[in-house]
Amino acid sequence: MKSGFIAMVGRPNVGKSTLTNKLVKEKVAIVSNKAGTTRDQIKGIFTKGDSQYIFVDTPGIHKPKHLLGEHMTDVAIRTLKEVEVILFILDGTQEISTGDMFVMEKILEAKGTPRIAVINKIDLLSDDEIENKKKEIKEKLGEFDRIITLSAEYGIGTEKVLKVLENYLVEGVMYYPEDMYTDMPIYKIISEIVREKILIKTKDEIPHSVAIEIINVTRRNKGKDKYEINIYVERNSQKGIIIGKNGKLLKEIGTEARKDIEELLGKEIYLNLWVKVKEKWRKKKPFLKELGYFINEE
Ligand SMILES: Nc1nc2c(ncn2[C@@H]2O[C@H](COP(=O)(O)OP(=O)(O)OP(=O)(O)O)[C@@H](O)[C@H]2O)c(=O)[nH]1
Repeated sequence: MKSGFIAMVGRPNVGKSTLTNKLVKEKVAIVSNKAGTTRDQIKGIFTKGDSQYIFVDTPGIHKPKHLLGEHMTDVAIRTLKEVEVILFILDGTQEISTGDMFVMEKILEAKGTPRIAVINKIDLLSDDEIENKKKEIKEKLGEFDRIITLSAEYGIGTEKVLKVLENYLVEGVMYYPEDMYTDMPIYKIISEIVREKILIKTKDEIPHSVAIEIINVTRRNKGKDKYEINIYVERNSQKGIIIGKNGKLLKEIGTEARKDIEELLGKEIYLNLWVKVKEKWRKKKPFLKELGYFINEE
């Protein structure tokens, strides 16, 4: 029996969550085209035969601008020290930036942890561009145990990753039951589903200003369970945007989220969404704690 923890790190929006979902073959992490989608450490678990891979999807590492950002970067950095191997994921369509170098600095702080560079989004690159990217990695970031090229979105080259990673698994226990694919509690998955629908349907500053809280669940022996969920935003104008004209957007968000939640739970539910304004919530530690951020803090 072999198992191992694998950190998925990289700048925001490079495709860490997409790759985690592809490797686990289940939707573990929500995905959107907005940077900063993942806020917490999420574990995606994949067990095949006697090998168990535990992918630790982290929030994108970046220089923090607010308390929530600080929490996100801290979570990612702590992860690097606790794993068997680090996958540093890069968006192959972007030039290597100071942001990537900042990530590399953090990887080097986790001395001794093997590291693999992953060039993602090769569906958008020519062969020459891929070769140049490999050179650029060596020049700007330094040496890796190896460089892997793939497209997480289209599943090109993703099976090869499992083969490579098998070499880093260690003999011993299985940490999770075979059929478990995430360690996220069900209420968190439900909140994340609602947040994903909002991220997909809004733009500009809204995505970063949204927090979700399940305020009540009414279980019924007969009839459907009822979920009441608050959507917090930072300003009145944002509330208006999420609700939309005559409540249209909120209704769409609700319908799409409800369908996904019903699929997850295997039963029909009622879903009530409320939009509330909580000024500057990202800077308020007690409120962040209420939402479950910083709970692992010592
Ligand atoms: N063309 C292409 N797009 C991709 C690929 N992988 C991911 N994407 C897109 O890139 C965007 C970001 O993907 P995510 O998986 O959310 O990125 P992330 O690194 O987890 O982002 P954060 O949560 O912000 O840290 C999404 O719009 C994906 O659909 C790929 O292989 N090819």
